[in-house]
Amino acid sequence: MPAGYVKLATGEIFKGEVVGQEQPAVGEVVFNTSMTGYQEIMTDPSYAGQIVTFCYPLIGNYGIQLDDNESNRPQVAGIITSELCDIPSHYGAVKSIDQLLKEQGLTALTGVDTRALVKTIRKYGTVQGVIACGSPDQEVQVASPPPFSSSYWVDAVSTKEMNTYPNSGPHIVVVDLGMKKSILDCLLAAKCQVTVVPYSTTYEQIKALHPDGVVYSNGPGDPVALKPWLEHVRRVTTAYPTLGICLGHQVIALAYGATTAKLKFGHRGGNHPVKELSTGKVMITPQNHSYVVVDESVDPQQFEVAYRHVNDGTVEGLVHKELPICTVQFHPEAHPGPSDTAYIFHTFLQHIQKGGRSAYAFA
Ligand SMILES: NC(=O)CC[C@H](N)C(=O)O
Repeated sequence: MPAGYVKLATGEIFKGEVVGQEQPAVGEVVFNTSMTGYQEIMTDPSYAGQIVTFCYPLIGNYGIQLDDNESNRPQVAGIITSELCDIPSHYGAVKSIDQLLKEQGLTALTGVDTRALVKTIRKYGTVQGVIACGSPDQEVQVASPPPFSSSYWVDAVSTKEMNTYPNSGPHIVVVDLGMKKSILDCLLAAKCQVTVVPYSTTYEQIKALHPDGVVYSNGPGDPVALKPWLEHVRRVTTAYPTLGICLGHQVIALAYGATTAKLKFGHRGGNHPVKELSTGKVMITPQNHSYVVVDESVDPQQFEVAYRHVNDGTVEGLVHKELPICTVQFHPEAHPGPSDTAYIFHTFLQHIQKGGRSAYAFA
């Protein structure tokens, strides 16, 4: 394996060996603390434009599985590991992570002191970085990716056409901002008929589909990138019972006048504790986000903060006081991570089936 390194925009260099393709990779360097689920993480479109550092020291030991993709290809800009297993041992493994990297033209850096790298990110905050082969003294020329505040990222991962999934239950339109396949799986498992639409679908186009409810999905980048569509988000959520997940939650908050801010190093992992304020219950949730809805910007006349992160108190979900809108910053669809909050889907659907208008049915 050729020697390589990752160089952060703040100047720190961490050495390792390059695996996969040997072209430089550029992206925002983030870290994920999950102990399993590397395949789901790599294929989650929310990670577009990001280089993921895995905190768990051994990655790849159960290989790549047939059914664990969250989209049709890896979406990360690159990965960084302490150790990368190239001979997986699992009955369901169809290939090694090494093969996947090569097939998909992805760059990874392994043999890295990931503890030191993660401590650096925690200290200075998330920054851009470059993975490259050779010595860090040689200059590498790589084009800077578009900023996360541009709609480039959602545009790159959202479906280009409408897709329908017939079923016997209520009709749910999912606005695909970078949808994880598990969101679709959860809705289909609950017997919903699902129509997945591009992020740029207008209110009128959604209305023409006669949905019983609407889901705004997870996705990459900064939610402000979707500013041109907020008017449609506002009209859709005023008209239909709505569930917003992660980027979907942030975009709905923006559509109602709240603001978002970037966390120093985000929440990415499989064990983030979240308190449901109506019951005092704490659930362990999978998370993967940089941005949060700013507490003080939430209009208390319209929304109630329904969930909070136990570690840092940040907003983890909103319930509208009159309209049937519920939003969550965490991932009820799990994959990877615990499914403690899978009930969010059931509550949403029960609410639709009851035909209720009051948001308090969600709480
Ligand atoms: N998983 C997501 O939907 C992430 C939302 C957004 N891109 C963020 O980083 O905060």
